[in-house]
Amino acid sequence: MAAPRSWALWSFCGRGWSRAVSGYRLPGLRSSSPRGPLGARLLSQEKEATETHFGFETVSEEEKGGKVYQVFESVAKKYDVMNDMMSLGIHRVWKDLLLWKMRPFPGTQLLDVAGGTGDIAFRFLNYVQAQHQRKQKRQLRAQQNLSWEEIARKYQNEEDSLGGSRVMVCDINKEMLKIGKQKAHAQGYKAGLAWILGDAEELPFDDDKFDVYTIAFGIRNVTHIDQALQEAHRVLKPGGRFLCLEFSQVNNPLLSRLYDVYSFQVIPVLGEVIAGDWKSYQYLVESIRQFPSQEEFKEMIEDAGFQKVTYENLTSGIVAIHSGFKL
Ligand SMILES: COc1cc(O)cc(C/C=C(\C)CC/C=C(\C)CC/C=C(\C)CC/C=C(\C)CC/C=C(\C)CC/C=C(\C)CC/C=C(\C)CC/C=C(\C)CC/C=C(\C)CCC=C(C)C)c1O
Ligand SMILES: C[S@@+](CC[C@H](N)C(=O)[O-])C[C@H]1O[C@@H](n2cnc3c(N)ncnc32)[C@H](O)[C@@H]1O
Repeated sequence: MAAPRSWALWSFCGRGWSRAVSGYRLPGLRSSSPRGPLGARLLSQEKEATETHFGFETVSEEEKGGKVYQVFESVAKKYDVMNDMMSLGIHRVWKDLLLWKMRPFPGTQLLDVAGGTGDIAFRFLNYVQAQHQRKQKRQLRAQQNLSWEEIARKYQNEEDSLGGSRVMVCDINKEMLKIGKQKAHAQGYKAGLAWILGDAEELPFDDDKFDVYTIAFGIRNVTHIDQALQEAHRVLKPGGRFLCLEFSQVNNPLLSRLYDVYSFQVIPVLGEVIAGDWKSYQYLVESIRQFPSQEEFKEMIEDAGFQKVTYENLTSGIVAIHSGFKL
């Protein structure tokens, strides 16, 4: 069950100002018109709460979405090559680990929000296909009397090769989706894959639809993170799982210093040299610093109604995977 509105407001107040500027909507304040000293204070909080950050810049909540859109519109064509260059391929390992944590089975219905160019979706399809093939092989071994034609038919049916699993990639940015679709076409992904333009804060799906919701390197860019988490909770089936892969706080002081130098001195330079885009990569490193810590984000996931919330640090906390269940 998602937290009731008044409770959401209460938990917001308890978190203090650093959170107030980080893009929280105040539903309880918006609809009322408070009067008196308390009302004046609430109104001033409401005014301030409409400000948020875009990297280290303070912008209005209305502006942020457009600025984030421009960033990903600008980087879309070079997105994949930049990730390999910046991380020397380490982002691939993090994404593989997300899949291993998910352990999908044939039949799993996945929603990958902020799915961009399809990295999580393609890994999911590979994983369930391999799982299903192993299962089929076991079944075929048990049914020794099948003809070769029957065996070939079982392997050739593309839809069947996923055992009914499907992944829906949802992203707000047309350009990122366009690159994703081109990659899917070039690499032969077709069955069990759909692309939809949509906002994490207002998902275009009915309640209780998916077994798993993933968001990889996406939630940091969303204006109202609490709203996106509530939407994740809404579209998951009871028993469904939320998994988020995101940059987090480095827990090793020496690595943290190196990482800071690398982030601020190297990444924007790589952005300029490879993608001709310093600003988008400056936004990337600044937005990483603005994102809540592992523990703070865990609390936010719990506030959205998820249970059994845990996280795992990868590469000393450069990134973390948060997990929660809708029970
Ligand atoms: C606009 O928004 C976005 C755009 C995007 O393209 C992507 C995203 C979302 C992000 C991803 C999907 C993941 C992308 C990955 C990263 C942002 C990088 C994450 C960083 C790492 C895995 C490495 C972390 C680095 C350290 C822990 C510090 C260690 C660094 C060094 C030893 C090198 C430091 C060297 C200097 C400061 C001297 C200057 C060096 C040069 C000019 C040469 C440039 C060097 C390299 C390219 C090599 C960098 C080395 C590594 C990656 C090795 C890392 C080693 C370890 C993990 C210990 C998005 O939102
Ligand atoms: C860094 S990319 C991550 C792409 C992919 N998940 C990956 O791991 O490579 C961030 C993505 O979040 C998307 N995004 C930003 N704000 C969004 C929102 N409100 N709703 C849905 N997608 C959003 C961007 O368009 C972009 O494709």
